[in-house]
Amino acid sequence: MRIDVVTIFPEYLAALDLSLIGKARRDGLLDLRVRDLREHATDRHRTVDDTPYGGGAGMVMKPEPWGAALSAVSASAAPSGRRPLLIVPSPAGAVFDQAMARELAEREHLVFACGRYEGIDERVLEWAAEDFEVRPVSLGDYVLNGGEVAVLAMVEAVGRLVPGVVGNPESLVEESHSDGLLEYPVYTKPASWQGREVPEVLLGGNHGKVARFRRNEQLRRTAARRPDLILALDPSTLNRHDRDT
Ligand SMILES: N#Cc1c(-c2ccc3ccn(Cc4ccncc4)c3c2)n[nH]c1N
Repeated sequence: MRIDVVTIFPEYLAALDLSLIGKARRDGLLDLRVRDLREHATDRHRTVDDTPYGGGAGMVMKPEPWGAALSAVSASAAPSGRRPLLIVPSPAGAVFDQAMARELAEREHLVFACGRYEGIDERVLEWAAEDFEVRPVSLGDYVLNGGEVAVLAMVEAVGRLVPGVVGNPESLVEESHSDGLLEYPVYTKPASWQGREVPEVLLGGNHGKVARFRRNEQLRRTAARRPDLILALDPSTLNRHDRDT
């Protein structure tokens, strides 16, 4: 998978050199390219923003540098196949979730446009639709100062689903949101800590009982913390485990 990120703060994305995503880049599983928008500004001061038409507070990102930056991405993209998917982080976007992460992990080429200030001139998104599939995406219903934090989260959530990035793909199966429920609690040694014991069932080695305990914990936690997920569940999910063991 190729990923391009365009930003005025390239150093913000340095965290993507670390850990699993960093290793995936070094192993050639992820071709991640971070581009500085200011390198595509044409004036001496490398200006990327200006005052908003119609007035109002703050500044808006100018269209010209974005046009030049995205044209450079498009020109270097693989000529064949689907148009790259241009993700534009925005408080006005569709909310990112695990289902979208799974969808994006299937794509060959993702491009992320990190806005700042009050956002990117809207004509950029309209113009980009010629060469990209354009999708405004929100990390959640709260306000950030720019798109970089959202891109860090999305690249990690998507990148870890790319085959080979996570050592043991089994670990992707039973995590939160993989089956619509929150994950079960986890424990490790010592069996007793601060007078608190690991649930006895986990020490016994009966795999069927362990599986039922974990399923019940998933349902209990989800009902307590995210009742909205329970309402959205496929009914078969609620009964699935009872049949399996
Ligand atoms: N994804 C995502 C986001 C953002 C976000 C993303 C890109 C930009 C670019 C500029 N801003 C600042 C701003 C602009 C307009 N209204 C409010 C704040 C951004 C915020 N905020 N909250 C999220 N969940």
